[in-house]
Amino acid sequence: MEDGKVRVRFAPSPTGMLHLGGARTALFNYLFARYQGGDLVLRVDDTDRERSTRGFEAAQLEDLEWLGLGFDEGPYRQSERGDVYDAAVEKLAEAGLVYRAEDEAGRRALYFRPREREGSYRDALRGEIPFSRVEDFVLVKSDGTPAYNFAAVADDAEMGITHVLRGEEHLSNTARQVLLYRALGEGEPEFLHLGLILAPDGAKLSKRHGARSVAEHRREGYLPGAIIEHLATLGWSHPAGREEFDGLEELAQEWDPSRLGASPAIFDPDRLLQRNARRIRALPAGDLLRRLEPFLDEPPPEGRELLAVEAIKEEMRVLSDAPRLVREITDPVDPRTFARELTEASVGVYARAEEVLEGRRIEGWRMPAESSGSCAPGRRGGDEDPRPLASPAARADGVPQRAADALPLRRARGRESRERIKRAREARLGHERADTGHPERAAGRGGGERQRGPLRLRADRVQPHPHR
Ligand SMILES: Nc1ncnc2c1ncn2[C@@H]1O[C@H](COP(=O)(O)OP(=O)(O)OP(=O)(O)O)[C@@H](O)[C@H]1O
Repeated sequence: MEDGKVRVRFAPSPTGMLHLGGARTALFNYLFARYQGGDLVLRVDDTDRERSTRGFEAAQLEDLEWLGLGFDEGPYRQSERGDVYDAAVEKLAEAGLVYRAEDEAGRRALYFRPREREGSYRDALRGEIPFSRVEDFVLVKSDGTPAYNFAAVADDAEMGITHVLRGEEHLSNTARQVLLYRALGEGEPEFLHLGLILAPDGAKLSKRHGARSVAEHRREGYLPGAIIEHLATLGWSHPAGREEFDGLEELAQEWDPSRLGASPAIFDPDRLLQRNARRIRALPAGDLLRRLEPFLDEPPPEGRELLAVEAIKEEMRVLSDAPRLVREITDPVDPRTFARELTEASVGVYARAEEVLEGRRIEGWRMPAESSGSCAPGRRGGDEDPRPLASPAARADGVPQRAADALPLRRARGRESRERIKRAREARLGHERADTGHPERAAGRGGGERQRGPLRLRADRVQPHPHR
């Protein structure tokens, strides 16, 4: 232990999965250590023999690692530090401050009798906290395990912890703990009791109350960066109001403990979801594809993986949305879907789609040339001659031959309709020319046309062309 070096610890109990409240405490300890150029120690507070398991411990460590919250020392386990507690009991016994008595269940336990029963301690976020009427309390339980307050103090003192950052539910424990520090002749660390993170219903996020775990978020396809960024904003604020950071590294550069707050913060799952969606959208397609691999039940279309990722990225909020979205763009297109989405204003767009998709195969939808002589590709007119929509001719299976046939719209027939389509197309093409400044591309005559707007996704949804 280096003299004068800041040392903080994160001390979870392995009695359940790591949830976002615990993770936020781990994050702030991590950031505090980074800010001070100090060390973060990980200590597993597993004195509760009945509820602690190695499985929960391993899962919590895995989640911390996934979040990128590395530690400098540990993990230490309280269950393996009996010598430290024995030495502390001895010291208190020499001072005449311990005695054996029956606990509430009638079993023999070791008690601490504090020298003083009132006083105060300083909390860096809350100022001086007075306490009074502290009663004798258990140091070592009847089964030989150290009680929480005693183990925490003996460990923090032995580990040279200089700052204790933890949730404010520990405020009442801290009064007992400072009496122990004083009785042991140890200097007290500086305390920072962080405001709690509450569920939307106002209850403390806690393992006992079934808070959603970090692992569940991971399985659902949240990005660790989104969780870190979100947790950072709960109980801390950036001087310039920033709420988005490139990653833990950038956050650590910007973080400063003077902006920590003592008020509770409500965890809003929707905001986390939005953040996640935004970060997914910002990922380069290759990176996103790699992250999606564990979530996909079948690979995206071969050779078009990145295209597929680009096509679904906008609609993805969590990575586990991917299989459904990939299916949506690769499954055969049901023309009824087109029909449902089309409105009267789409008539011009539809006519344009017909041109673009001509010659390509869409499963479940025959091109007009195959279904009706009236719209043979050979008859395709130029820009000035959009074809009228074909007459409604339902197939035997009830699926209309053309999506437009299912339109709940006035049929686009007759001169008036043709004129309307023509005007709509001209307006759109003119708009496109103005946009691109490239008449050929704008008119859709360029080689591998890439359509914009609503058509783009449709064109992507087409099965790969056999001649490509
Ligand atoms: N909702 C929360 N808000 C802020 N900090 C929290 C929250 N829940 C836990 N912490 C902090 O995280 C650290 C680890 O907590 P711990 O492992 O005891 O989780 P817990 O959910 O409080 O457990 P339990 O449900 O058993 O009470 C402690 O410092 C604790 O103060």
